[in-house]
Amino acid sequence: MEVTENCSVKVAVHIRPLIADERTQGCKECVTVTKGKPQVQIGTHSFTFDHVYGHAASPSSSMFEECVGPLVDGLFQGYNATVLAYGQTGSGKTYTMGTAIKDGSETGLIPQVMNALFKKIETLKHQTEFQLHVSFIEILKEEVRDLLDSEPVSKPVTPNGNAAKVTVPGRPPIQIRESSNGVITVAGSTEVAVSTLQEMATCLEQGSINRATGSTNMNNQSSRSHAIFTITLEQMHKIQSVSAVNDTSDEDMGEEYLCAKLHLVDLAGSERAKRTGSDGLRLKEGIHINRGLLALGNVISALGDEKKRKEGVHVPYRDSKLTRLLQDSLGGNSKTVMIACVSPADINAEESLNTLKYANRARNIQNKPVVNRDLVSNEMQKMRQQLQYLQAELCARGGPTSDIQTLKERITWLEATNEDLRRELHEYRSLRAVAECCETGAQESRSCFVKIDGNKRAIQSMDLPDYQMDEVLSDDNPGEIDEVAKELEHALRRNNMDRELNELNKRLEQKESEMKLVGGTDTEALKQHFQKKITELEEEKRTVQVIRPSVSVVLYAFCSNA
Ligand SMILES: Nc1ncnc2c1ncn2[C@@H]1O[C@H](COP(=O)(O)OP(=O)(O)OP(=O)(O)O)[C@@H](O)[C@H]1O
Repeated sequence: MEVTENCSVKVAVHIRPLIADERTQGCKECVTVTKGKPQVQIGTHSFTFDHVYGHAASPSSSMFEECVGPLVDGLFQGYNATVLAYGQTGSGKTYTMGTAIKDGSETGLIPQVMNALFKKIETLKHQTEFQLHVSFIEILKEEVRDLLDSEPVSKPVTPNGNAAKVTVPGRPPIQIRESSNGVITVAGSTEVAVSTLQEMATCLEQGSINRATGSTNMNNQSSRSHAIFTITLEQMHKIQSVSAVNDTSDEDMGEEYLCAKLHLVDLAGSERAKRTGSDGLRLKEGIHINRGLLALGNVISALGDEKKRKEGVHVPYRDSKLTRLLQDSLGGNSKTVMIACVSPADINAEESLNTLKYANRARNIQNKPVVNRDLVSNEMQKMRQQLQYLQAELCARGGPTSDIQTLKERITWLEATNEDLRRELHEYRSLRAVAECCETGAQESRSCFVKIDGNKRAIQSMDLPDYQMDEVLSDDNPGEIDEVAKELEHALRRNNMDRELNELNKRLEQKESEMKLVGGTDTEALKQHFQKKITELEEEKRTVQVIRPSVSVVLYAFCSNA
């Protein structure tokens, strides 16, 4: 599985404008942005993030393209992703995410995600088969609820005006499960198969209507739950090998199955009972919301603090349903973008500072996103990579290998020619030795033969230092000179053969070391070695060709004299 290079959690800050209520209260702006830089100041504090939007920073409209678009592209490559909106109540999380979609509004991130997703599917549908599912859940008072449950449910309106969904009796509660390979799944929630943008938008709208909201002093439509809208993209596409020769795809290499999830999370905002004016049910909700956010803060703290991370400190994912569900998104198999929403009003300065501190820490979280293939596709991918590697290796070796082959053939031919010439030369030399000995034997035989053992004579020296031999002759019969010459010739031939045998042995050893060289991978060294060898052989051949005429002349002279 491929692991991406830079996988820290990206953090963007979204600063909303002062809202009517804040203006009425005469609030002043307390958040400033460094021009041209993703830097935010509040009081004496200054923070740098990956992106800053709204207020005097980049326009909010760039947020999708810069922060979320790449995650949508990543989905098609098989990477899980999470977009997480965080901040105090009324800071603009729902507005930013677009979870409260109405009348097809496209200002929020989720509607833009849906548009981008279907646009991309449209361009790829001819080569890839897609399947899309959505689920929409909320965590309300530490309970996971299904916002896409199609069962008819009554929506009781509480005395506080809270429209919350109730769990249908008999239906098993939704559970968070961790599979053997550490993947977090939600069991029992509705997974709606969608094939059009409209169907997906309907799911978002339906779920948003079902989500628990209520009015507080700080937000007249405050989300009372953490909501997670999940898009699951499954794709099956044909893999074709690419020809190394002309870069065209040719061979069908099977299918690849990828499955990736995009979690779009709109958290409930942190709140202070004193400021929200909550009591009763709303107060209880607020306590639960804060508890979940506190657990989230602790997870971010454990993962984002380098010292704690190095110490291998325990990450308290299990302290709340929210952190359990976001386990993969924070420190796990996901590309994650956190959007810290802040109000610029001085009345919210303390909460905004807390949000920025948390967001700043979240930037240190390292995730480990991987391409989510099924086992067979994974195995296929490994084999494809191996094949590509071998093809590249073959291409890279193509030039030198053919060179070496040509060189080897040339060497074999040169060796054979050389061998013939050598043999010819030896024959000439032997004949010349015989001729010389015959002449010397007839005229000054004593200088050539030395008495060794009474009646035996041995050749002590000849004009050919290469050939040492002991040959026996009878001294009593000088008329046997022809016989002696024949024996001498025979002896010389035998000696030649010994010498050639030695030569062959030497050559065999040389071949063995050449074989070792061929077995190695240093083709350049091999090429140099063979070229040197060719030069040597050609030199030897030249020498032999130079000697041959002079030997012929001697032999011819001898034959003529005889
Ligand atoms: N960028 C923005 N531009 C204009 N108005 C905004 C912006 N962001 C938020 N608002 C307005 O601010 C108010 C609060 O926003 P929103 O409901 O999105 O906050 P929230 O963080 O989701 O709150 P809660 O946590 O209570 O649900 C809304 O009236 C919304 O229209």
